[in-house]
Amino acid sequence: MITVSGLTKQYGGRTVVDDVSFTLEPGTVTGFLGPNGAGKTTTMRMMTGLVPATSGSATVDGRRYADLPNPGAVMGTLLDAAAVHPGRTGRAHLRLLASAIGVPATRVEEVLSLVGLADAAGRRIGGYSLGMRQRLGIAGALLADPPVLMFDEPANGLDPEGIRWMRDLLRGHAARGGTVLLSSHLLGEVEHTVHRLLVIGQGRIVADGPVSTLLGGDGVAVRAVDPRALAAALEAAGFHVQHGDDDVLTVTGAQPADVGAVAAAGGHVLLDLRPVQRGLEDLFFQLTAAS
Ligand SMILES: Nc1ncnc2c1ncn2[C@@H]1O[C@H](COP(=O)(O)OP(=O)(O)OP(=O)(O)O)[C@@H](O)[C@H]1O
Repeated sequence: MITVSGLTKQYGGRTVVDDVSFTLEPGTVTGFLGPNGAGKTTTMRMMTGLVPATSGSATVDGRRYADLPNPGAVMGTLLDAAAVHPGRTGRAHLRLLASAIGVPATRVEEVLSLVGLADAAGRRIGGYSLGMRQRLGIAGALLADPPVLMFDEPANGLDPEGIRWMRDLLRGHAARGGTVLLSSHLLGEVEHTVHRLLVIGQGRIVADGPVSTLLGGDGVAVRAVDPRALAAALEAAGFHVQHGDDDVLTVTGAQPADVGAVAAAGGHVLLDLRPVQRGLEDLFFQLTAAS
């Protein structure tokens, strides 16, 4: 388990990460969300000891990352996909990494296939696209098949197919009992990948919870063949009904089953019935504006 406790970073008297605490559980993909400059990268760098914390701590199974005998075998990280030698081939880069963490060269070929770079493995990294560099970085993180994956903005440069591939990879890792933390400032990219959201704004955690809870709205949206008659029946049953565009009725404080029951009792024909979902963007701006 990853435990982050009171992590704080100051640069020249300015606090850019402010008392950040959370735990990461096995079997879960956690999305670390926040706008540019919110402190995601700095937090992740402190977790691996790349940046010293001003105060607070981060541990992996009770030990600091830097104190682990073979950190790469415990936590695979993607923190700076650009930090590779452009003159090396993808395969040479991964072989160097593999030997540093005690992984056999045969595993290099496995991860190259896994990330879809088998055909490009003999080419120099300098000629790779941004998305290919991301895939190479992900390959490096996967080399030792570590239980924990921590990826900073992994979707950068990936096309829609690449984003779907990464989603399957990370969900699959968690389904096998792995722990995943990925950061993003693009909410749509992670909405369907993560189980849990950790939202950061101006260095502080502003929300932490299951996606369904944080995005769950208040009420039900319903469309009916005769919206006026249904609205009257719902109001008679004590519900507050708002009339929206396209004859959509929003019933605050209700569950779909409540509205279904009123509709059935009155013989109203429904065209659509669903819980109101708060957009991730709405949630995000509301939370970070308040921080
Ligand atoms: N070495 C540094 N010296 C001074 N300030 C820094 C340094 N590194 C980061 N910062 C500042 O810390 C703040 C948080 O930066 P950080 O890169 O952690 O944000 P982020 O959430 O990862 O943003 P992005 O989505 O743009 O990657 C920013 O205001 C940044 O300017």
